[in-house]
Amino acid sequence: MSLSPYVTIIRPANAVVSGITAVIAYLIASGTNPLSAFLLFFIVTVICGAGNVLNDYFDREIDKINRPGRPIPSGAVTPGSAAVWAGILFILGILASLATNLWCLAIAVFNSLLLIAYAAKLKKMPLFGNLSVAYLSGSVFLFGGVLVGPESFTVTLPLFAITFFGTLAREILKAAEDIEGDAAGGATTLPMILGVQKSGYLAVILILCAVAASVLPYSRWGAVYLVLIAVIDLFILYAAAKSVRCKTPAELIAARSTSLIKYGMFAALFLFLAMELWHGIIAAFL
Ligand SMILES: CC(C)=CCC/C(C)=C/CC/C(C)=C/CC/C(C)=C/COC[C@H](O)COP(=O)(O)O
Ligand SMILES: CC(C)=CCC/C(C)=C/CC/C(C)=C/CC/C(C)=C/COP(=O)(O)OP(=O)(O)O
Ligand SMILES: [Mg+2]
Repeated sequence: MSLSPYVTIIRPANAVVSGITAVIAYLIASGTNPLSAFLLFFIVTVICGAGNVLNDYFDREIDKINRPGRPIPSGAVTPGSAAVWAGILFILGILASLATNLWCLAIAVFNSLLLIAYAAKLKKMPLFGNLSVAYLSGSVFLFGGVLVGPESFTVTLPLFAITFFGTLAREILKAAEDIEGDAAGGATTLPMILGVQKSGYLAVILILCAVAASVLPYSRWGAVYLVLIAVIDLFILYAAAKSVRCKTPAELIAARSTSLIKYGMFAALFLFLAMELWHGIIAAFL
């Protein structure tokens, strides 16, 4: 038995970035305990991984068309073992959350239930699926913040808003790319109702909301942040704007809007970390 498809099915890069994001949120909320930071990293990586595995389990028919190389459609992992693997990961994540606080435990349980509902039902409903993934991605900032305390977590609220709107825009574009396979799998997604081009316009509007929210951390990090985030905002806007010229899923895939937006999101995440470390260094010298 080869283990590697069981790692691939977790989408390790995506799960580890989620875990690192929780640690960034913890630092921004002024968390200082390395053990708590590691616990956050572990819980978010494992629960995100569980969501990814369960997603592939429920998408096994759709992915024969949309993502034939994934571990289940390629035959590397059986659907039954994927379901068991997802269950083990969810249980591990929730058990580890018992060592945090009640707020974190509540978010971990709620998010796990939402990930199950998303994979089983919400993904096939227009907008609800996209809203769920947008909330889940943003909630990583709330999760890291609330471990420090309910009063410190308000600092991470602007980051929740930026991530929510940015992810919602990208998820709508991803659904527009996947129209063919999703329709074959019986889903009704928002881009099937709106069409590819209108989905592109909606994504641009949502990115503008993310851009507006991205100004909020100026009060914490100052002018250097504002200049650097403006460059990233322009790049993400450019990436989203490329989608409004596309009329078919194939044209949208060729435009690479969703990949470019993802690079921009990672750059924003890196900037948040860099600004917080810089903020910490300045505070230590004053
Ligand atoms: C306008 C502006 C500055 C937007 C930036 C928005 C932002 C900071 C987004 C951060 C998104 C993020 C990395 C959230 C952490 C949780 C996470 C990794 C969620 C799931 O991964 C998303 C990933 O893009 C999925 O990729 P794919 O498998 O290709 O769909
Ligand atoms: C804060 C805590 C405890 C957990 C957060 C868990 C996280 C980070 C969730 C982020 C969103 C995420 C990665 C959800 C997993 C489900 C998933 C893979 C959604 C996207 O799947 P599809 O819509 O099928 O798209 P694909 O085409 O990529 O499969
Ligand atoms: Mg899927």
